[in-house]
Formats: sequence, C-alpha cells, structure tokens
Amino acid sequence: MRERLKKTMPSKAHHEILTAVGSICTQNLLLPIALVITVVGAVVTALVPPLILEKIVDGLTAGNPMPIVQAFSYFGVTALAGLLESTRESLLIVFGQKLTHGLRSQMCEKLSQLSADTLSKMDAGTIASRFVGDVDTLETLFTSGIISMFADACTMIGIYAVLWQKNRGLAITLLAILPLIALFTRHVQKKMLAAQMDSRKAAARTSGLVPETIHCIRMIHVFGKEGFMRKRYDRTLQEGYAAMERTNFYDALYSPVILITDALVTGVVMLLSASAGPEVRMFFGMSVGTAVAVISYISRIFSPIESIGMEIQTIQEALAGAKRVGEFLELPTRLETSGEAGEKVMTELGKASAGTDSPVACISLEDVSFGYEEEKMVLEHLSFEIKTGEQVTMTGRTGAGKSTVFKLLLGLYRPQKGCVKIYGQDAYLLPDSIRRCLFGCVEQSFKRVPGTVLEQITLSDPMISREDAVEAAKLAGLHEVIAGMEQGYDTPCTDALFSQGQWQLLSIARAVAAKPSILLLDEITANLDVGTEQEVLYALRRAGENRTVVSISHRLYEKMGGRELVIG
Ligand SMILES: Nc1ncnc2c1ncn2[C@@H]1O[C@H](COP(=O)(O)OP(=O)(O)OP(=O)(O)O)[C@@H](O)[C@H]1O
Repeated sequence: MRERLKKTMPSKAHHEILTAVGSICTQNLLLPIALVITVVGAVVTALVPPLILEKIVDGLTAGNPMPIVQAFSYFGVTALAGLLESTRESLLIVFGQKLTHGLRSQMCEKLSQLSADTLSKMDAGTIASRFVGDVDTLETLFTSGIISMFADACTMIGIYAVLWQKNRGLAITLLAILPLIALFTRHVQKKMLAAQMDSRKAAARTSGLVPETIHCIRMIHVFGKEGFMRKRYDRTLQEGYAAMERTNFYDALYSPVILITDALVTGVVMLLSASAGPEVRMFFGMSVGTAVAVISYISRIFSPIESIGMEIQTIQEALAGAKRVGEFLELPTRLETSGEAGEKVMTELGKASAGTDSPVACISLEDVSFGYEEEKMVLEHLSFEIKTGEQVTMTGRTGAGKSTVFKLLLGLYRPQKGCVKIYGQDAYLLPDSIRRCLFGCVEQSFKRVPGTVLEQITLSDPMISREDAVEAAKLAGLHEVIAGMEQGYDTPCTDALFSQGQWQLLSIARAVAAKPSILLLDEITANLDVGTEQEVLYALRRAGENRTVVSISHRLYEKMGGRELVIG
C-alpha cells in the first residue's frame, strides 16, 4: 500500500498532506493515542472468545459439567471486544471531523496566500471540489481506509499466530493461499485505482460546469445554447458513470471470490481432520473444541481480507482526492509582504497629505516588462511617473495592457523585469492593509457580494464605519436613493435594486469608503448611456478631489481632463 501511495502521489504533495495531518494529530494528541489503544485492544480481545469456547466444548465432550465461570468470561470478553470496537468507531468519527476541520482551515489559509497569477489559472469549480469532495475523501483515507486496514491486518496476524499453534496443517494451507489472494487483491486494486481516477476527473469536470453555467446563464438563454450545455453535461456524466461502473464491477467480483475461498478452505480442513490416515491427522487432526475455534478463526481471517478489498476501494478513491489536496497545498504562495515597506509608504503618504514636498513619486514604473506567460509579453520596457494629486488618463489600443498596468500597481502580479513602485516601495511587497489605504478601484461593472447595501460599500471591513459608508454614498451621489428605500442601508442587495449607472455610483462609494489616496478607474462608463455617464462623471469629480486619479478610458480623455498617458 505504501508503494501504491508513493506511485500515486508526487512526493512533495505527499509530504504536504503528511505534514498537515501530523500537525492536526499533534494538536489533538490524546485522540490518536486513544485510537491506537482501542484498535489494539479490540484486536486482542476479539481473539480470546474462540479460545474460551474451545475449552468449554472440549470439557462438555469429555462429559464435564457446564463451566459457569468460563461461560461468563466468554460473554464478558465478547462484550468487551464489542465495546472496544464501538469506542474505536466513535473515536474514528471524532478524529475524522478534527481532520477535515483542520485540513479545511489550512486550505483556507493557503487560498488567502495564493497569488493572483495562480488563482486566475484555476477555475472556481476545481477549487470548490478540493475543499468539499477531496477533503472528505481524505478523511475517509485515514478513518475508513488506513486505520481500518491496520486493524484488519493486526486481526489477520493475530489469528494466524493462534492457528499456527492450534492446527499447523491449516496454517500451512493458508500460507499457500494467502499470496494468491494478495496477488488477486493487488490486481483488483490497480484496476480500481484507474477507474477511480477517471471517476474523480469526470466529477470535477461536472462540478466545474455548474458555476460556469450559472455565470453564463443569460448568454446561454439569449443564444439558445441550452441543448449544447445539456450535451456537455451528458458527456461528463456518462464518463463518470462508465468509470463508476468499472469500479462497481471489480467491487462485485472481489467479495464472492473471497467468500467462496473461505467456504472451500473450511470444508477441506474439516474433511482432512476427519481423515483416518495418521500422517494427515498429525497435521490436521484436532479436538471437537479446537474444530469449533478453528471454524470461527477461518471465517475471521477471511473477513479482514474481504474488508481489505472494500478498503482498497476507499483508499483508491481517497488517494486520488489526497493527491489533489496535496497539489493544492503545494501551490506557490505570494511572496512575503514587507511591513517595513508598508511603514515607509505610510510616512511618504503622510508627507504628501501634509503638502510637504517629497522627491518620491506617488507611482513609478521603471523599465517594466511583463507577460502573463513568459513567452508572450504584454508590456515591454514601460517607464512613467505619476505625482501625488495628478489626474492621469491612460489611453492606447485595445489589448495594449492598460488594465494590466492596474494589476501591477495593485501588486497582484510582479513584472519579469523592472520595478513597479508606490511611494518608492515595491508594489508587490505591500501588505494588504496598506494597499486598502492606498487604492480605491472602480471597474467596468460592479461585483456584488452577498449582503446588504451597507455591506456592498464596506465589504464587511471593520475599519469602515456606517458613517464612513454614508459619507461615501453621499460623495457618490447615491445617498438619497439608498435612504429612500424601506430598509435604507440595511436593504438586502439584489440585481434589481439599482440601475446600471447606480451600480457604478455604488462602485465609486465602495472605492472611496476606506478614504484611499489613489483612485484607479477602469473604463467605468463603458456600459453607460450619455445621461448616466454625465451623472457618474460628476460623482467622479467629487471623489477625485485631493486624490491621485488614474483612469483608463478609450473615449473619455477630453471629459476627464488631466494628463494623457499613452500605453503601447
Ligand atoms: N489573466 C490573464 N491571463 C493571461 N493573459 C491575460 C490575462 N489578462 C489579460 N491578458 C492578456 O493581456 C493582454 C492585455 O490585456 P489588458 O486587459 O491589460 O489590455 P487593455 O489595454 O486593458 O485592453 P482593453 O482596452 O481592451 O481593455 C491581452 O492580450 C490579454 O489577452
């Protein structure tokens, strides 16, 4: 199994998972200790009842009276074995829950550390399936998979040791059969892994289609693409069913083969033990009591093998999920941010707002070259400076990289060459808290978050008070509209609440609520008619006072005023 684990998981992903599980175990140290005690205890106590039964039956066949103490101890040990087993199951559930909770917390932390570059290459469905299905299968790997398999292996070894003492002929027969069963098990294991991997891939594709469909639902209806989408769903679902059927086939094949072998071995051993030949009896002969115990043990040695077959399926499925969680945990994170750079920016910002002359430009790009992919550069050798309080409009052909410049200013990406500086510090290294004080962004369309109108403006940031939000809405010219609603700022936000222009005003309110010193405006009037555009421009003029404003606009340069900066 370890070999399989190595083959199916790249070593670094493997290491990430083991580290995560290790730290969860260390935080809840008592739990794994109690688990080991109950697992071993359940295995040992389960071995004892057939031995007591053997003594009772041998005594009875010798004509002795029923030994009450032995009868009670038989029931007592059987009850204890059951109790330990159910305690083990309960502890496994608690352990599994701690594991999923701990893993999801670590994954959430990882998600917040991922760079925009990494995130933009992943689709929402893939990330969601890592957090939901894959983590659940990882829980199964440790609870119903590895731990159960360990318990079953201990049971098998224990039973084999007892059988070796009781009936050497049977022990040797089993020794000959077990490698064949192991080979058969391994064959089934390989086939199942392949089917499970296909099944998980198909499941991930199907779950990725759901958010994609919701995102594009209007376009799908407008262009009548329902049939096309249905066929895509059908295709991935069919792939999933086919892979699942292959898994079910091997699952259905495995159990009967093991059960038939169990029956055959029991029958043959009983026939041989009843054989008249003294050589055969030397190996297979036994008392009636031993025969009762041996029958009980034979069925018990086969049932863990059968369970191991079931556990193979669980482990195969879980390994595929574990591999994906491990790959997620090893994704490259953003570079560490620098508190020192943040402090320096705040000092310069203080000087700038006090009107003190500073040699440091608010924004500077120094010979910047950047491409989302190494071989396809979007910006090459770009240099410019923007001073505090300047109003700059970036123009240039479509695809020249204007929006990309914004992403670099926001520190979402780092250029391959050159440096992007905000008040003299590398934009990529600025802590998020500083970035929120520095930048307010307005995009072409408003990105609504679940919640009230107030939450659209504050984004639940504890640093932005209700008063700040109201002030921001007044500046954007939207206060009267919001105040006129029945629940005012506490109105739950829906798509129908505002018109296109009003959404953009709300976007301006969101951008200025944290009182940033720089406003970044990306084609914010692109979707508006002339009347609404005018209204948004008035709001922008108010919002832009005493701020550095950098806007992207194909057609508004004349209306926005300020300096033109041609990109590309
Ligand atoms: N996340 C991304 N991954 C890969 N390539 C991207 C990504 N975002 C943008 N690009 C590419 O970068 C180039 C510049 O895009 P960008 O949006 O910066 O241009 P733009 O000047 O703002 O264009 P427009 O005026 O049409 O909005 C385009 O070729 C685009 O395909």
